Amino acid sequence: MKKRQLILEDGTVFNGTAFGSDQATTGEIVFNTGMTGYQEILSDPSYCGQIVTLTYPLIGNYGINSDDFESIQPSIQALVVKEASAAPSNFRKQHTIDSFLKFHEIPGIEGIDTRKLTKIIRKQGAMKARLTEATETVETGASWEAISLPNDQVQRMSTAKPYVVPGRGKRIVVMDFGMKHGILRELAARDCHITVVPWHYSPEQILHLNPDGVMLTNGPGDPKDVETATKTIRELISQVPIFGICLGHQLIALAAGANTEKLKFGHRGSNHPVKDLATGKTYLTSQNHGYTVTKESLSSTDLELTQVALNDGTVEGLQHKKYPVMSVQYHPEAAPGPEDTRHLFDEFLDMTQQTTQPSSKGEATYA
Ligand SMILES: NC(=O)CC[C@H](N)C(=O)O
Repeated sequence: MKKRQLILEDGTVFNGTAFGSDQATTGEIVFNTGMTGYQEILSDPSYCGQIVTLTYPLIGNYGINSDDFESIQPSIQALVVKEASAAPSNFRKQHTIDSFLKFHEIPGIEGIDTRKLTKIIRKQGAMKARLTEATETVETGASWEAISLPNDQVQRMSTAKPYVVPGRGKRIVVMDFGMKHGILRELAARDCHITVVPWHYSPEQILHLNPDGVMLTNGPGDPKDVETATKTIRELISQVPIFGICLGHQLIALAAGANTEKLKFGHRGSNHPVKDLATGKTYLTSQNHGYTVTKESLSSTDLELTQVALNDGTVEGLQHKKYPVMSVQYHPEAAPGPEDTRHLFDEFLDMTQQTTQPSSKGEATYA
C-alpha cells in the first residue's frame, strides 16, 4: 500500500495510505459531520477546491451508485477518511470509492484519525492543507503563504450555456453558481419550466425569459468573488420573486447592502438545528458553507432576519421587507440530509403569485 501524508498549514502531519488518484494537491481543508451521504458530498460543487474530511469513520461501505450524484463531475480537491471500504455492499452499487476517485483523478488518503483532525480544524480554523507523497518535506510558514487558493470556482462550476428542463408549470430561471442537482430535482418535481442560465447572465437577459420566479443556487467560494452576480440580483430584487439557497442567500444579502464574513470553520453536516423566528419551530437542516451573512449588517437594509442557527446564533434565513424575496443559508433540497425544509420550494412557488408593485405606502402588495 502506498504511503501518503496530509500536512496542515499549522505544521501538523498525518501519515496514512493512498487511495484514489496519485497526484499531490493543495486546498482548504474542511470537515463534514454527516453519518451518510458521502456520494452527495463528493459531488456537491460547493466543495470545489476544498480537501474534505469526513468524521464518520467508515466511508464507501454502500459504494457509489448512479442515482445519488449532485453534479456530473465531482470537484472536491481531495478526500480524507479513516477507512475507505474496499468491499461495498448495496444493490445499487456501481463503483468502489477508490475506483470512482481514480476515474475522476481525485486523490484520497485513508488511515487518518479524522475526528482528531476535525478537532484541530475547529481549534485553528479553516486552513490550507497539502496531500502528498510521504517523502516530501514539511512546508514552513512562509511557503504556505505563497500558496494562493483559487477564487474563480463559480466561473468553473456554473454552466457555460443556458439550457431548459421543460415543464408545464411556473417559469423559473435558475442562476447557476455551481448548482446541486437536488435544486433541479425539487423544481422539476413541481413541474416547473426551468431555464438554467450562467452565473454572469444580465438582468435584461433574465427578465427577457419572462420568469415567474428566479432561483439563486448554492455555489463554491467567497460570495464577494462574484460581484457581477450581486449587481444583477440588486436589479432583480424589485422586479421578480426570488429564492436564494446558500451562496444564493449570501448574494441576496450583499445585493441588499448587508455584509458577509468567513466563519472560523464553517457548518458542514446533516443535523444542524435552525430556528424559524416567526413560528418558533426548529428544523434539522443539511449545511455546507464557510461564509455567513453578518447579522449586525442587516439593520441598515430592507432584509428581515427570519431564521437563526441554534448552535452559534448565525443568520440562516432572510426575507425582504418590501418584495417577495427570501433566502436560506442551509439546503432545503437536502441531498444528503433531513427533509424538514423541503416545503420552502412550495413557498417559493406560492410567492411567485405575488406581484412586486409597491403600494402607495411603499409596501409591496401581494395579489
Ligand atoms: N453551499 C454553498 O452554497 C456554500 C456557499 C459559500 N461558498 C460558502 O462556503 O459559504
